[in-house]
Amino acid sequence: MAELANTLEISLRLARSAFQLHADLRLPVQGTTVVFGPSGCGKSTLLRAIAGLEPAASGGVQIAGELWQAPQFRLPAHRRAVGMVFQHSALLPHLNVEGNLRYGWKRAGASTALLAQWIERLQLTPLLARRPHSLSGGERQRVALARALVTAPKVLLLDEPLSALDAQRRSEILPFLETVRRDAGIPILYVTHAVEEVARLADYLVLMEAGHITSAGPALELLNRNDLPLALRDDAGVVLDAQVIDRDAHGLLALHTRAGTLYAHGPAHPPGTPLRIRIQARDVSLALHHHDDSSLLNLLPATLETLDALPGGQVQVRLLANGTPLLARISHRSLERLQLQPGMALWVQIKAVALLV
Ligand SMILES: Nc1ncnc2c1ncn2[C@@H]1O[C@H](COP(=O)(O)OP(=O)(O)OP(=O)(O)O)[C@@H](O)[C@H]1O
Repeated sequence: MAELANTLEISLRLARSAFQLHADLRLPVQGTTVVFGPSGCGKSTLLRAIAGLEPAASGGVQIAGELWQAPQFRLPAHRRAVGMVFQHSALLPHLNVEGNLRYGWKRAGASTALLAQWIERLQLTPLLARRPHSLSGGERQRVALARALVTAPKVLLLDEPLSALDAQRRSEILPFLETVRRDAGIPILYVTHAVEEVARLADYLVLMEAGHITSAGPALELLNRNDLPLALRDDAGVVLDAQVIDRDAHGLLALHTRAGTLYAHGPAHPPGTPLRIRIQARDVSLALHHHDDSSLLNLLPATLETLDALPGGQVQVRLLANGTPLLARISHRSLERLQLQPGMALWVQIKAVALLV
């Protein structure tokens, strides 16, 4: 029983004319699970079925030890303590922001402290008197997040909450999602198409295709696997845990990673701060020898593991740097020129290291 209190147990089936959902999942209650997959694979349907919004979905749903659905039992949607945020969140137009937040909060009978906490954490005080039509897309999504969280949900379901926003607005709201991830204390299921959001927010990752779960596991493990569709995308890369060593006068951070010391530009963080970094395969090039005359700061010794041909004359190279996987994308021509073979010792040159958290 103790184990069930720490997991989400989901086993759902749903048949539509040209689509079948077949999802068996055991997810950790801690942290954010990102659900990722091509359009139409059933991500929204899965979230809706967990919320009880798909009457035809059969099976079982158990959230942290609380039974919401079983073969002979079905808790109606309005009795499931779910917070939901969609791509376009419909706020009540005749109420101001405060009215919108109080509406759901009051019905849920949650504490005043919870309402105040989320207003503060999502920095909504300056918006409380505003009507939804006067808010920007990003502000509206922040209000929608708070509205969901002040109902004291047992699980937060986020269905592409950033996809209607432009890049600038997305980067403004991502830190708030990190606050939610850190402070909400409830499991979050997050549907997105954006690898950037996966790399930045996911603790656990579920990959779906045609209604089925194809892989599920810790995000860093799955993001770094070479045999999953993620590795074939243009923005393929690896995500590494890093720790700040120090920062020089020019804003260059030295980072300790299992692959070796890496450098990236970023804001000041005290030494020891844990960060996540992402290295895209297209930012990684390979050399047979160590060159001191290069402007590149990030040079690591590595061993070539595998070579995979990609469409368009490119090759994806999987390497291990001190036992840590890295990906490089090079041209077929470079492969031939350097006569690359599995097992070779190489130098990995990294053009850009992106800080994610
Ligand atoms: N109300 C509905 N009635 C009938 N079929 C539907 C309905 N909603 C979705 N579908 C179909 O069910 C399948 C799964 O849809 P779903 O919206 O869950 O996919 P998705 O992975 O969330 O897609 P996207 O990334 O485009 O939002 C698709 O084939 C879709 O066309």
